[in-house]
Order: sequence, then C-alpha cells, then structure tokens
Amino acid sequence: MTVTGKASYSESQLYVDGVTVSFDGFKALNNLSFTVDPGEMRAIIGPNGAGKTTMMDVITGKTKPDEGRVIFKGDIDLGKHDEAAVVELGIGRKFQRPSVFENHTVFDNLELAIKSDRRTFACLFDRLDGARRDKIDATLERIGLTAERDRLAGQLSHGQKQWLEIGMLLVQDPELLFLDEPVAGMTDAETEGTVELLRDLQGERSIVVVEHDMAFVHALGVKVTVLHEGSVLAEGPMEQVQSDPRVIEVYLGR
Ligand SMILES: Nc1ncnc2c1ncn2[C@@H]1O[C@H](COP(=O)(O)OP(=O)(O)OP(=O)(O)O)[C@@H](O)[C@H]1O
Repeated sequence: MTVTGKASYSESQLYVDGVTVSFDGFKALNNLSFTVDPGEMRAIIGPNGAGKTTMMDVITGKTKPDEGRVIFKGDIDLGKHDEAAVVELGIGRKFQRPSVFENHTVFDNLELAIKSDRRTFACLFDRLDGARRDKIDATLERIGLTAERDRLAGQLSHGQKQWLEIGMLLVQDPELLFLDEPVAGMTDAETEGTVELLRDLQGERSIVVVEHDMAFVHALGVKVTVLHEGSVLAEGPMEQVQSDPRVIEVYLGR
C-alpha cells in the first residue's frame, strides 16, 4: 500500500491513468483516472453523455486514447492491444442489449461461448469433455436457468436472456467483467435476481457495472464512481456520493 492508502499501480486490477479521448475537439473523456482492485465490484454511474461508453470502449480496445494509459494487472498496457486481444487477456464485456443465439438452446449458447474461448484452445475440441459440461451445469445453476437449459434462448424473458449472456461470459472465466446497464428493461423481480447473482459472483473476479438504475446500484452496496464530462466527479459509498452537492447538481441540473 502507498502512504495515501490508495491502491498502487501494481496492486490494481485495472489502472486508468489520465485518459483523454477527443471527438472533433470535444473531450468525451477528459484526464479520466480511476482504479479497480482485484476481486472488487464497482458501480459506475453518470448522466447521459458522461463518457461511460467511451470509457468502456477505451478499456476494451475499441477506441484508442489520445492521452493517458490503461494498465491491466499491473503491467499490461491495454492500449497496445486490439479488441480481440483484450478478450483473450481476460476482459469480458456485456453490452446493454442481450445478444444470445435465439435459435439455440440455453445449454448450446453456453457451449458455444466456451468453444469460442480461444484462450483455452477450446475450439480445437469437437465434443464437450466432462469438465466443460460440469462448468456449464454449474453456470446454469448460478444464473438460475437450470430448468430452462433445453429451451430456445429466444423463448426466454428479457431478464433471463441477460442472465444467459452473463453466463456466456462467465464460462470464459474473465478476470475483469464489464456489464453495461444489466438491469435495463428488467422487471423488479428480475432486477432483484440480478442483485443476487452479482453478489454471488462478488470477490471471484473484478466486475464493473455501469448503470442508470440508482435503486439497483444502491442494492449492490459497492463503491460507486460518478463520471461527469469525461472525468471522475465523486467516488465512494452510494450514500456518500448521493449526498454530494456536486453529484446532486449534475443530476438535478439536467
Ligand atoms: N464517435 C463519436 N463521435 C462524436 N462524439 C461522440 C462519439 N462517441 C461519443 N461521443 C460523445 O461523447 C460524449 C460521451 O459519450 P458516451 O456515449 O461515452 O457517454 P455515456 O456516459 O455512455 O452516455 P449514455 O449514458 O447516454 O450512454 C457524448 O457527448 C457523446 O455525444
């Protein structure tokens, strides 16, 4: 630990260091810096246009920063890797809209996700071995879809599709997982189920949840980073950031 008590560069799972991204002179990210610890779950909130998507695009290799660096696991400079390489390094990203294979069963979706995991050379194997089958069964249990394993993914509810997609990322064992608005469009019961699922996953890997739903973020009970105009406006427990006058102004002033 450093004297300030903040996680140091080498101890962080993710170290975003002074990242700036400009689009035609407009700074979507403006000297953005934050860290995520190994095994930490972090919520990132911010009004529309705050830079949340651009932040994920930079970390996952889709957009190159004009300035600054993103360091993974202490020594991997993500700016030197493209999107496919970032996935192989162990960073998963779930986009807002579920993109499951609707005409395949729930089980087959998870099997396809395992087979697409190039890190384990799984694509070389035609048939599922016992270990992979066990992994799929355990994942089905975790995402609450054991009873749906043989249903077509297209027949699932919106919430169940979101959980399936989270499962498709989990079978690839990412060390850092980005979830973009995972509860958007979910029923209250599905949102509660997602809180339980994420709590169950907490500690195993680093998870960054980007969300607009404040009640959901509150229920997660994790440290919150507030983005505004491409920078960190506030950071801390939800109760603390919610009562921060600068955060209130940014949200109410719109
Ligand atoms: N390719 C682009 N070209 C020009 N401007 C862009 C581009 N991508 C993003 N921006 C702008 O950068 C700013 C940040 O956008 P970004 O999508 O990262 O915000 P966000 O926090 O994800 O917003 P939302 O909550 O609405 O999804 C916005 O003002 C947006 O209009």
